[in-house]
Amino acid sequence: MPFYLYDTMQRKKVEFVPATPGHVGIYVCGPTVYSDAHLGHGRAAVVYDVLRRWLMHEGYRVRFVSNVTDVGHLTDDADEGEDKIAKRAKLERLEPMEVADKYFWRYFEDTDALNVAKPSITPRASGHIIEQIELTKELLDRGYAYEVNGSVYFRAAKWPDYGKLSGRRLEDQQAGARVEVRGEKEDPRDWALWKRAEPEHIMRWPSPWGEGYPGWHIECSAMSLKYLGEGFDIHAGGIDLQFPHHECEIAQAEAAGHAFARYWMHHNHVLLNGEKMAKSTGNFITLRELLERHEPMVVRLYLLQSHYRSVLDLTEAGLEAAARAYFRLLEAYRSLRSGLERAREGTLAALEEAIDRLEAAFAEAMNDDLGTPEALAALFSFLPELNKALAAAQGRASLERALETLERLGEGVLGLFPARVLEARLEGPLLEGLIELLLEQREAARSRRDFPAADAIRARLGELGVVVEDTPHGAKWRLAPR
Ligand SMILES: Nc1ncnc2c1ncn2[C@@H]1O[C@H](COP(=O)(O)OP(=O)(O)OP(=O)(O)O)[C@@H](O)[C@H]1O
Ligand SMILES: [Zn+2]
Repeated sequence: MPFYLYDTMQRKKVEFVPATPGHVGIYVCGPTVYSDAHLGHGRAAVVYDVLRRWLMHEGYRVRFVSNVTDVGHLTDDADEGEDKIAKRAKLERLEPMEVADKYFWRYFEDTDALNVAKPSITPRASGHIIEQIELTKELLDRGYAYEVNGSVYFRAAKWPDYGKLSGRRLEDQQAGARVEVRGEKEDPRDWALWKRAEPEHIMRWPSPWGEGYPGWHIECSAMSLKYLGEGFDIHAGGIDLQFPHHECEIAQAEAAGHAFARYWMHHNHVLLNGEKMAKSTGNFITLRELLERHEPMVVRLYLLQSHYRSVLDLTEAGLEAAARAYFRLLEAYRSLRSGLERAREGTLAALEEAIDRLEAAFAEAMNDDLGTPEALAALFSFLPELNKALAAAQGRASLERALETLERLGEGVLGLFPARVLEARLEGPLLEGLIELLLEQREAARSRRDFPAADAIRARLGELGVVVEDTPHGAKWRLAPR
């Protein structure tokens, strides 16, 4: 079944056809690691994780590249201001690279909690200075860039296609362009490919133009081309990155003679109190704060219940509804796993039909520009038929097929049932509590002199690997060596 996605460049849904049959290359603009990730970053991570999983489900081999910006992202997008990471480093009294590493690992802890698979490659801007210098040189050679006082700028007016992704024309941008502080650009719309490092600037590298550091946009052109090659398949990121970041990425790659991304995907914003959730404005809630109050899979389900191209206004009521929905799903999955054994052999026609309907509706939804809300709706509509079969304890073969389908779609594609979710609930405190409860029951049996019952409990626990010992202070238990 063909996969359709909304391509920002063509401004419509189009059939996705990979450059190389059977393979897909995806590049996603990742976080600038100077503070903890918020729910907006969580949405980006989960949405493209599901894109990747769906394409894998459809039989593609996917190379998923998502960068981490650890240098060059200035507080002011117009090439002025401090480096976001260096600014934070002063605040936390750390080396800039300590800040970057700290929030790099914390980002992956948070996305791990959301069951987001690690990228195939996670390039860091500071690890690709040479590639960024090379691309800058190519642009200088072709006359698309110029050097002033140790900084190199892209000559925006020379690239006629600038604005083709976002639909903004250069003339419109001129009105909005800021007055240059340093005033060394030929045109205020030009942007930095390389910046001269002032004496106090810590993150600096040697270059043909003196000591400096790369501009923010150039890292993504250089790293996506390096790992995915010319004319790679999908480039993705938040809608805020369309302009100027992605326009600049395209101009830098294409002006240097490299075919760039063939499809552009942009997810819409998570809002808080009606405004974009953003670190720089302080209007955000971190994933860490959110995950203290809500289970990670509830947050994941909540994110997938809205389509990635619509805004998502965070509400507590929405999260609570997602929690109720999630536990309905999880409970169906759990009872299916444990109820299979009890079911009589054979198939159930009604359940088989319900599975066929689920498969068809799920695929149709996902192939229509990653319709996760509809795909989830298909899963939920499947539950009544499943629960009926479980209650009747019939049709084991059909129930096995139901389990395989639920695991493949619910966990494999949507990532909602990682093994640890059930383990966390069924192990640890619950199991220890149950052992204690059994020892109390054994004590009660002994005190009414029902020794066969007491011995039976001890023997059953022994079979399960729990050794019961009677001591002067009562019964104790320990784990038997396996
Ligand atoms: N509120 C949001 N909703 C959805 N995606 C977001 C949101 N904020 C950021 N993103 C996306 O997360 C990725 C990383 O962005 P970045 O690290 O620049 O975060 P940011 O919070 O926008 O930073 P800042 O607030 O300083 O602008 C980008 O793809 C960006 O589009
Ligand atoms: Zn980028």
